Amino acid sequence: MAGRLTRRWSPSLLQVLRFPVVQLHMSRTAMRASEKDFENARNQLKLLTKDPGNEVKLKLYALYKQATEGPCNTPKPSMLDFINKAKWDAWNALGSLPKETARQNYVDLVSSLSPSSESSSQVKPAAANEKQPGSENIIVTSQDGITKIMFNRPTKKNAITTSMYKEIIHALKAASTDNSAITVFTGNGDYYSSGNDLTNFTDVPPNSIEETAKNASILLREFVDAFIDFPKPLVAVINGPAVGIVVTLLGLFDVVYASDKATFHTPFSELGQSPEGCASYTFPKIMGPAKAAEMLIFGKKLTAGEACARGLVTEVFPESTFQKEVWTRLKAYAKLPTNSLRISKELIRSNEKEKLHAVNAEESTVLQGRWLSEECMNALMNFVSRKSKL
Ligand SMILES: CCCCCC/C=C/C(=O)SCCNC(=O)CCNC(=O)[C@H](O)C(C)(C)COP(=O)(O)OP(=O)(O)OC[C@H]1O[C@@H](n2cnc3c(N)ncnc32)[C@H](O)[C@@H]1OP(=O)(O)O
Repeated sequence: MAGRLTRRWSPSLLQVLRFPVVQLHMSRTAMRASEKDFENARNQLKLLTKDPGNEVKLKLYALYKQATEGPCNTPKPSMLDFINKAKWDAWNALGSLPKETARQNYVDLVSSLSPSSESSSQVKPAAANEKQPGSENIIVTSQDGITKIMFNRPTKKNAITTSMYKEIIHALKAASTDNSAITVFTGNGDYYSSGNDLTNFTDVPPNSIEETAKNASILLREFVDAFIDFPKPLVAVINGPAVGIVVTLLGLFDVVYASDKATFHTPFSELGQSPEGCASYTFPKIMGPAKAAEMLIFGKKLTAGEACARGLVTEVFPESTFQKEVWTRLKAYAKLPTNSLRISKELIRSNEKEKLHAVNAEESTVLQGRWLSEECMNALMNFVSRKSKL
């Protein structure tokens, strides 16, 4: 189901983005709190023997620039200057990501590339930290009692590909048995996630459409089941706009913190689709049927404040202090007795589990039918031919 539209790097780009990324110049002023980690990460990068690929190198470049210089501040290169354009795009995609977060993300990304760095983790390295082929679109780190699962495809607004669904299922299974107390989802760049990668369905030969829809429905069900069954407190740190399945899943999270620049959008009707992630059950419970219908049927986009007023979000923070406040709080929560956290979650959620699994099964079956509908196919084609955007 991988999209035919996926951009492939040309050989000249491969040559120019030579590894390691040593030609970058560091601004001393940016090195404050994470100076040592950042410096270590730069050194680790030089020691890597395996080329991590251009996509990762672009991410490293962008994070480095953001960490040292802040948001992209140079003129957009021309379309023909495609190497500098790719670098500029990667940097620009980070939007207003704070320097401090960029430094941390840089350190996390380098850490995910280097097996030896996992020993710096303060908890038992989870199986999810073992590098999976192609797993750089999901970065899993464990530190301070927190397993962090980060959508890491900022140039595509963190849209979720088929392989990312599988990696997340794997990461959740590993996190359920690692030594961390809580598990946190967040996004890299300006978006939390734009939801399902719409090109997952656009490269399917006509005679495989039904089989593809069936496989996607099975994968969706398994994916959502992994959230329903997750035994530890599950926290969403919503750093920016959230669309589709990453919004519906929030009903299965225990705590949701949002930046005030986040938005929450479930445009299922517009896409010829229908709700998933158990939202057809959790949303009416959380916000009442009338408010849930406005989101799930009519696709009303909510601000973070509105989502908080409706009970979907726990608390909203100003963007300027969001990362600092949220991570400080989560680090404190992660020091609470682990078994107690788990048992309290079990008490809150266990009565619902059977119902949630049934809802998930039903929603996945209904969606399988929707994906085969003309309404849905037209919507997907409109997106890939850029006739439609939210
Ligand atoms: C196993 C299967 C399970 C399926 C479960 C069912 C799930 C359903 C859903 O999640 S429904 C929600 C689907 N998402 C969308 O409809 C969002 C589509 N994207 C957009 O409308 C816009 O891209 C945007 C509003 C999110 C952002 O707009 P803008 O700021 O103008 O950025 P760009 O559009 O230029 O985006 C940059 C870059 O990212 C690509 N991209 C963004 N979102 C997606 C996506 N969901 N799927 C695929 N690609 C996406 C976009 O095409 C651009 O790529 P390019 O630079 O052109 O190569």
